[in-house]
Amino acid sequence: MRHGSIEKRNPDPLYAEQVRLLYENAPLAYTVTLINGAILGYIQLAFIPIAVVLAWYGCLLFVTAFRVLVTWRYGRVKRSADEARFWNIVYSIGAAVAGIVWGAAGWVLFPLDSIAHQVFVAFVLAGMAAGGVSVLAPRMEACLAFLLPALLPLAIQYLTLRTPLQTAMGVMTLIFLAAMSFSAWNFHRVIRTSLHLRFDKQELEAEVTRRQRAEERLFQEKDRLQTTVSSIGEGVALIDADGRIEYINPAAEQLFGQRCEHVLHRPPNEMFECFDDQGERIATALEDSLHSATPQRKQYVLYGKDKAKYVVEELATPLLDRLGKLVGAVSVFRDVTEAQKFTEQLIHAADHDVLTGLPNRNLLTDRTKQAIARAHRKHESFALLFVDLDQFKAVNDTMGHACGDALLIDVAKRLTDCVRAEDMVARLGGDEFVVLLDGPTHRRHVEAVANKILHTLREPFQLGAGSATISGSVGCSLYPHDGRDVDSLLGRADAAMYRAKQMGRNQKA
Ligand SMILES: Nc1nc2c(ncn2[C@@H]2O[C@H](COP(=O)(O)OP(=O)(O)OP(=O)(O)O)[C@@H](O)[C@H]2O)c(=O)[nH]1
Repeated sequence: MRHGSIEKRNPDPLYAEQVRLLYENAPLAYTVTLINGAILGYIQLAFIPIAVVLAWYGCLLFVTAFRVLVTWRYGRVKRSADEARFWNIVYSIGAAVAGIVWGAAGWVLFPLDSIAHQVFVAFVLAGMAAGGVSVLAPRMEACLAFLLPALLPLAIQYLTLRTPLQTAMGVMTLIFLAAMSFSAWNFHRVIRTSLHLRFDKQELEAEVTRRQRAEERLFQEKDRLQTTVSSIGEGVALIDADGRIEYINPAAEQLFGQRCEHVLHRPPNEMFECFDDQGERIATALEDSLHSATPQRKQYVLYGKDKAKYVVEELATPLLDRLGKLVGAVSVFRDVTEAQKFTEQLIHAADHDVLTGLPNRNLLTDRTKQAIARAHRKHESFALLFVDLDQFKAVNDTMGHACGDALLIDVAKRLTDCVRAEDMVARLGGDEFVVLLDGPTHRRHVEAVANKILHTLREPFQLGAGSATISGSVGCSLYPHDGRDVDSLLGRADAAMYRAKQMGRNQKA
């Protein structure tokens, strides 16, 4: 039963509470003691000398005063449970001495020549014993310390008188003493049980309060977490140990174009179709993280409900419980479409001309190197055509820089239209362009392309309200005939272009 376990677990509070009850009942007991003692003494004056009565009552007063002092002190000091034993011993000593004084009444206030007064003494002592049981029952030692010395002398007194009535009275006093002791024990057990119940209740209430507070804290934390997760810009998704979605936050709803309630308990790959750079369908990092029980980071493409293409970066972490068991995984998704575009733009800008969008010298150099390597490997050729506009400055000067820009953009388009997809048109700067004719190339073919270029450049350019007509000079170089590296090939093409200019422009060399 719980009571025993509580006493074993935490005995001192129970003991201290029993002692506290003793002291709590004490003022009433002292008052009754003094009143009953006074009445007894007064009644017995008829047969007992006043000096004896006063001496007895004086003893009673003295003992009671001592007990009042102890009780007062007990009420004043700050008691710890450890000190309960001391206060119990002091109280029990007081009860024992009081019992002795009351027991003495069974001898010194017991008139041999008045049966009625003898019975009165017995009546008062029985009353005091019964009252003592109710007051002292919280501690049995205090109870017996009072009962035994209070009643035994009276019983002995009766038994020594040897008349049938007095012998019967003596025997009955002993029986009364035994009955009182038994009642005291029962009463003591009732008090202990009720104290146990009270402690149980307090402990349960404290436990309930503790749990309520813990629950409250958990709710608050959950609310805070929920609010945080709901309000952050990154998408958050949670899957359980079976790989089924438990939660996605509003940002993830927006990213995937799915409402949380529609994706609940479904595997992520059913909901979000992720593709790698090659357009192959791949698993989310969330699923990989659950399967590998390790954090995973991935970047992939997915298509929203609006069919728009998103580039998503996902960081997934497996979730373990307190025992280290895998219970799911959580992912944070970031829409990096814009960042990706920006990066691509940066990369593009590093290799391309801002005005025309054509590859710049960097990219031309790279592609030419690749062409050299391939042609070298396959014993093939390729060509570079250096194109410079003739008198382009005049367009700027007469029509304005903006028209010059527009013309350059148009030139870029026309040059691109002159060549195959595998060829490359690059702008080196100003009005200088280079065409890389990739793949096996014969001089005949180069000349044909050069003529095509000269022809297309001579077509009038529509620039805003007006138009302009210009021409170009083209210099060609062939790998490996004119050089085996980028610089020599470009240098030869440039020199050839310069020769064409010197020959009167609008021609190839
Ligand atoms: N509109 C415009 N003009 C440019 C740009 N870059 C260079 N230019 C101009 O292009 C002209 C290039 O002139 P040049 O190639 O030196 O000479 P040209 O007038 O073409 O004469 P030749 O080459 O000798 O036939 C210069 O006036 C530059 O200021 C540009 O991005 N936009």
